[in-house]
Amino acid sequence: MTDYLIKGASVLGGEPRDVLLREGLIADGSSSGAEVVDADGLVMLPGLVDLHTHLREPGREDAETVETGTRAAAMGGFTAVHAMANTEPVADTAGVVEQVWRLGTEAGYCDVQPVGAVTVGLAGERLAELGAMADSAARVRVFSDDGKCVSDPVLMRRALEYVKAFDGVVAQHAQEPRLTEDAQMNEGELSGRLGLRGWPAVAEESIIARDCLLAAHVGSRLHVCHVSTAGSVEIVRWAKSKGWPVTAEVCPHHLLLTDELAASYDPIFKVNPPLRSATDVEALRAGLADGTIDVVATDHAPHPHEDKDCEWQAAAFGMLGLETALSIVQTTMVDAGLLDWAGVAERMSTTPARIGRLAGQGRPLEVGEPANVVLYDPSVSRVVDASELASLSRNTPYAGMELPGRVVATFLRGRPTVLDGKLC
Ligand SMILES: NC(=O)N[C@@H](CC(=O)O)C(=O)O
Ligand SMILES: [Zn+2]
Ligand SMILES: [Zn+2]
Repeated sequence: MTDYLIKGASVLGGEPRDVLLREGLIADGSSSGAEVVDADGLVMLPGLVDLHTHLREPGREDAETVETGTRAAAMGGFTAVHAMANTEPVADTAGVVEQVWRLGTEAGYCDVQPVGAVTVGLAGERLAELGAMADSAARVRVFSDDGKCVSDPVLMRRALEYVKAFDGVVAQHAQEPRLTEDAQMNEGELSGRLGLRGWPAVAEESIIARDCLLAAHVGSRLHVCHVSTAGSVEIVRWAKSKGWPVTAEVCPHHLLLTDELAASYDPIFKVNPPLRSATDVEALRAGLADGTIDVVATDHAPHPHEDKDCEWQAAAFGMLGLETALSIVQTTMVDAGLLDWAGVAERMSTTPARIGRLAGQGRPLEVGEPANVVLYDPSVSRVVDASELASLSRNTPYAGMELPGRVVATFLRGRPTVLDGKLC
């Protein structure tokens, strides 16, 4: 195994220093024989960990596979992703989660940690085999019906009670179904004008409030997926002030884009939860900065062109995220003076690894720790070209946009998955 001497990296944005990667670990001592990587001007962060990725395999290999999705992850600086359970078949048994986990290991671009479904077939009727998935080789700790809400409060309560036994967490897609029937975009003055059915903030906020109360009642961990409204931030802030076991994520697109983009009727901007108002964007940034929102998660949601290149109403919800996440966080948070690089490392690596109970990921950049690192150049910029993405799908909302920053290298346990900005 090749050793790497990373020269002059700004570790977490600090003073430049050399970092030796040897035998899969961050090491000290002699660097003789090591390959030198010039990291002048580059920021070193712990390998990013995504709590919310759709890899689409099994079942929708026309949109993404474990291999293509993890290539995209590596290009984005990720060394671990949580693969959502809304596959076909649904990841609701030990057999399916073990299959996804094995595919991830075989591909070798990053750790793939399967998420288990909360209910059988995501149907919201009875609990899936949570214990069997937890005990499987995939060691599932995060459970989610993402794409659908666990809207039945009795089932949600029982899921929270069940996962407590193995320190699991229920990750909720907070969407009250009756309030969002046929919803197409954020509910507001614009949805009325465009003639698209609205998705009101209260449909998200009412479920989050209910689930925070349930998590407190049961004493079990709740994670709130893709928080998108100012009111949701307020509710999570309130739950945390009570000391309740609640964490939350925000997606890069909700930190940058607003519902105004729906006026184009271009379904590239159609996503669940929808793009919201500028006021919501501001509250999400402030919530991420002050720690109310714990993590950035991509909700990378690949779709083939036939599901996106159609009229708005018929198009699928979702957008790509892995290969642009760090750039969006740089432009919305770091360049805006809201977060430093140590704060980015916490929100995109340390904390998501802790919430997912992933061992060996999100560790401090210290001697003896696994060499999961990303080298990032914040000083360059690029125009996003969808055709150049490693993902199998092309549904990025940033095509043609100039974004700051570029992932120069990603190391997974000391082995480069990306070097010189190219996949290894
Ligand atoms: N976010 C989306 O718009 N779509 C996701 C489902 C989800 O995250 O709810 C998908 O699976 O395509
Ligand atoms: Zn969701
Ligand atoms: Zn999702």
